[in-house]
Amino acid sequence: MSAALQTINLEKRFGGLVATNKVSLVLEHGARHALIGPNGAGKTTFVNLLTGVLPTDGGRILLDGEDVTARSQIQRARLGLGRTFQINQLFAAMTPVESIGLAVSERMGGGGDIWRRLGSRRDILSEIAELVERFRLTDVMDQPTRALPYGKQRLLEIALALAGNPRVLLLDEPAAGVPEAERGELLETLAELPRDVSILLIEHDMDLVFSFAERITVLVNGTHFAEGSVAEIMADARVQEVYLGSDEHA
Ligand SMILES: Nc1ncnc2c1ncn2[C@@H]1O[C@H](COP(=O)(O)OP(=O)(O)OP(=O)(O)O)[C@@H](O)[C@H]1O
Repeated sequence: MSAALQTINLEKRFGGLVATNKVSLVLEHGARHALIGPNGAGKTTFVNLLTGVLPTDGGRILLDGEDVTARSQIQRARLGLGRTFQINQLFAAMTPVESIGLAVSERMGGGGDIWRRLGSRRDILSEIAELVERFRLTDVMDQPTRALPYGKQRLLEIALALAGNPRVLLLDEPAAGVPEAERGELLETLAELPRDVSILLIEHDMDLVFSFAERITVLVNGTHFAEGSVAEIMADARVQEVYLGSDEHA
């Protein structure tokens, strides 16, 4: 069986700087896989290559065995590659129910016809209700997003990504900026994400990485530096030297 997502010798250069240096990575089906590395290691660039925000300079990207290297962002999303986005202005004035309703409707090709569809489709309504509950948004579901605690906004971002029914989900720093008091809820929610979604987590917060991930890949200077189980990576002296042992947990 093909991997859920695979890169083969992926490359990206910015002028003379090699930001992604022939990176090969396999994301297995149902994976809980984290990508870590010090500042400037190339994590964001790698995600941008995966999602099609940036064109590659070499190598290939396979989604469930299908070569998507030349596909657009939208095509990759349609083929099942989901990602989290920062909440933008469009969603700031909307409530979680409205945003999730829009995302579910978009996936079903509803577009602007959303509310008529919703009113007549019990299955859509129950999907929205399930997402609201799963992402612990029930108590704030009718408030404008901009008024929500930051942790709830981050939960909403993940709910919106999941509403697209992805096969692979890229979680880009879901805990960034979330206050300590709201982190527990975020961790619990992430732990309960459905197993039929394969997940690659890019994260600076080591507590989250170690609690969520079952496999970890370490990038250093754009290069695939180490990979293994959480225990293997924690015990890897080379990793500790370049990364975990330093003061910089980023
Ligand atoms: N658009 C760009 N133009 C030129 N250089 C870039 C560009 N984007 C990233 N870089 C460089 O590529 C390298 C990798 O950057 P990238 O942002 O991917 O790393 P990162 O691991 O995500 O870092 P951080 O943890 O700080 O977010 C860095 O040296 C960065 O300065």
